Amino acid sequence: MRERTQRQLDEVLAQGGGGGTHQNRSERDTFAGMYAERLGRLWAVENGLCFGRLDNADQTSLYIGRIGLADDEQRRLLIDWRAPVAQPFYGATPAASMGVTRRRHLQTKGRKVIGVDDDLLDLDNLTDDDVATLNGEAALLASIGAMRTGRMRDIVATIQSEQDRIIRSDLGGVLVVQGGPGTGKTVVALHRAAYLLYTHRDKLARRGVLILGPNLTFLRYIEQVLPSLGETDVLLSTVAELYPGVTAMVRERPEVARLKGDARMAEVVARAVRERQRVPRQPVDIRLDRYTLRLDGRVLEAARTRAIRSKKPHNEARGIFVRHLLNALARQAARQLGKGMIDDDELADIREDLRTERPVKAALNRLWPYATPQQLLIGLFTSRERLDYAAGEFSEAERGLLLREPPRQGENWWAESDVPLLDEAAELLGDIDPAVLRAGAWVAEEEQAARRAAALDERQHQLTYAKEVLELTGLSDIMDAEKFAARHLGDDVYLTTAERAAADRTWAFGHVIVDEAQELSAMDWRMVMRRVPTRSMTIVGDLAQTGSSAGARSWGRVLDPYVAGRWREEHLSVNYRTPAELMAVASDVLKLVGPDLVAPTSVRETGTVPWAASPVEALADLVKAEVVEGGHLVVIVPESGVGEFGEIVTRAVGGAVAGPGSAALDAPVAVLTATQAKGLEFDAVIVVEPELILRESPRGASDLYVAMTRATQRLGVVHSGPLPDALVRLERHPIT
Ligand SMILES: Nc1ncnc2c1ncn2[C@@H]1O[C@H](COP(=O)(O)OP(=O)(O)OP(=O)(O)O)[C@@H](O)[C@H]1O
Repeated sequence: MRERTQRQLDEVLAQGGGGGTHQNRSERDTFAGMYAERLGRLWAVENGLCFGRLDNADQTSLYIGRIGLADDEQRRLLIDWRAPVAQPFYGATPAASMGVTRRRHLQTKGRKVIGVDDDLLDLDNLTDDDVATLNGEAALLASIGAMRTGRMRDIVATIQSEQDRIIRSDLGGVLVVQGGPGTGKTVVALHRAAYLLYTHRDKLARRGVLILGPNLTFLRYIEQVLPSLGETDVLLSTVAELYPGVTAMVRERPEVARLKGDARMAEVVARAVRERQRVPRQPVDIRLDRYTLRLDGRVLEAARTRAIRSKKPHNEARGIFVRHLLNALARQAARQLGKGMIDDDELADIREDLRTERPVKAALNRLWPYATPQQLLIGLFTSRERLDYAAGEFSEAERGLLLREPPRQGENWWAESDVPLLDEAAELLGDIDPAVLRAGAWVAEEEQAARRAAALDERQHQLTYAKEVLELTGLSDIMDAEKFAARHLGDDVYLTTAERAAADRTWAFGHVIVDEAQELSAMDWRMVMRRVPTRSMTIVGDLAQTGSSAGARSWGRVLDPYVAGRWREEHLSVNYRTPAELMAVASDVLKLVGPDLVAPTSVRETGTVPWAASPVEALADLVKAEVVEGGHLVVIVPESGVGEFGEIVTRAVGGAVAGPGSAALDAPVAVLTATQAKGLEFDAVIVVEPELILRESPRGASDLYVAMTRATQRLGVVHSGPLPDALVRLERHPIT
């Protein structure tokens, strides 16, 4: 297949450089891009291409792999893991064998089989031990016991049946996956994205799938998994990045973040918009060369009411407001010019003349100004009067928390909690056409509308054409018409679905997956829900790990406002990451989060016991000792200790990295806070001053629980301050 695709690519490329018509050229580029994409996909599956075999009761066998392959006679050689016939590989058990007598896991290195592991599912030939097992236990344990690379890997070869049920769950509706640390929520969510795109390609490829994660380090940690699953129609993003054109960088106090994430902020933003639509009661005089026109309170109020009743967003309702006032002004002008009865055409002429008069434009701009979301929020948060008007329901102290200094030249002013507010504002304000902004004149509104309609027509035309080409060439299974058309329209620039979606605030995704979903605030959820009008979503998280002060305490509270009673919940209960010895200590910490919470069951023991050491002066030596043991190490520190401990560690070990980012993932040692380490995992973890982590934030217990559950092999605690009661089980480290 690689050779064939390469040949096709070569042939297309050989058709020459800049010759031919524009249409020919862009078609050639489109095909070249498509073949290159397919070729890339074929090369990406090299490792572990085939990882399983199913022997069926009817004596047939199927090989399961990363992609499907057929020979020239269309005989199936390899079944894609996502195909329905591959499902028994993950779902069959001795009790429900699905017609399978044996499931074989193949471990390979390059093209060579280096290990085989069988599950016998034929009840008549089984021992008791066989019946109780995990799916491919040996392969699973080999996989989860392996050293970590700092990047997440795919698990197609060892997906467990409780995970498989979630991955293959129906596309429609909201699915919540609640599970403790290390239960595979993130990997399951990623495999679900790949599965859904494979199974519902027709519905999803055009709209794409959005995966939201907690922070950029986390996204880099998982980004390699998706290409290996063969998926390019997926946009990975954080909430902070979801509003195009804004990068939220400002760190703010938890109490401010909590307030801005509060559902009441929706009304505050709505009132801030209404504040811009207030009109004066006193008459407004407009002095022109020959006469003065007057807009009295009644006319202004009538124009405002009409604009608001239209239910259009602020910037779009402006047209109605303006038209009403211009009509009133035109009639007045006619009177002043001594014209008695005039017909509609004459009135229109006067109106158009007035529209271009500078004093008229200035007055209309003052009365109903265009506003961008940025202007609206800066205006709101920097003015006590505006806050009093818009956030009247808030207490004095709360309004005080929202008040800020205006941005200085070039300053990045936005915090993560502003992003959903910008989105909310954008929704209520609507678009200002960029051309209108550029021209600085509002006369062009009708013209703009005409231009938009023409662009839409052109798009439709291209789409029909694209469909025909794809059908004729038999390529409609690997490329969808919308994409093909986009390549055409964009001339030389080809944007993937994900890229187009990223640039468009109003993009509606086919499916949205939210990871670490417990961290999202009520305002975040409003923004996310706007991105998926069909409410086809997968929400994964662990309420016990909620670190954000605006985050979730119950899934019902989060979802009922949107899909009351119409969401389903699945649980994951087996921890594939943290060994039992470490989980025993972590579950004591979990009791601090909630006395009734139950930690997931670890799938393996390693025999290494977690330890405690003091004083913190020993940190450098302990880090060095851990580095000798090998693997990736992370030192998890309190927020207030980032500088101090970061320096100690980076000085002790060459190549150590303090702070988040992809460098932290690749370094042998990284220093992170619990928030930054959320969702990640490392071979070894050292937690510094746990008591401080506990006390530092209102959700300190959750943060410590997160810190204690990041290690796949070894865990230690270093402290000078008191050791929290929950950690008394720890053994003292021999060097202290
Ligand atoms: N079926 C499996 N086969 C092999 N490895 C698995 C399997 N399921 C999970 N794992 C591994 O277990 C580890 C934990 O998975 P993951 O990070 O998805 O858990 P999580 O539930 O998202 O954890 P957290 O809540 O702590 O972020 C990963 O290394 C993952 O590859």
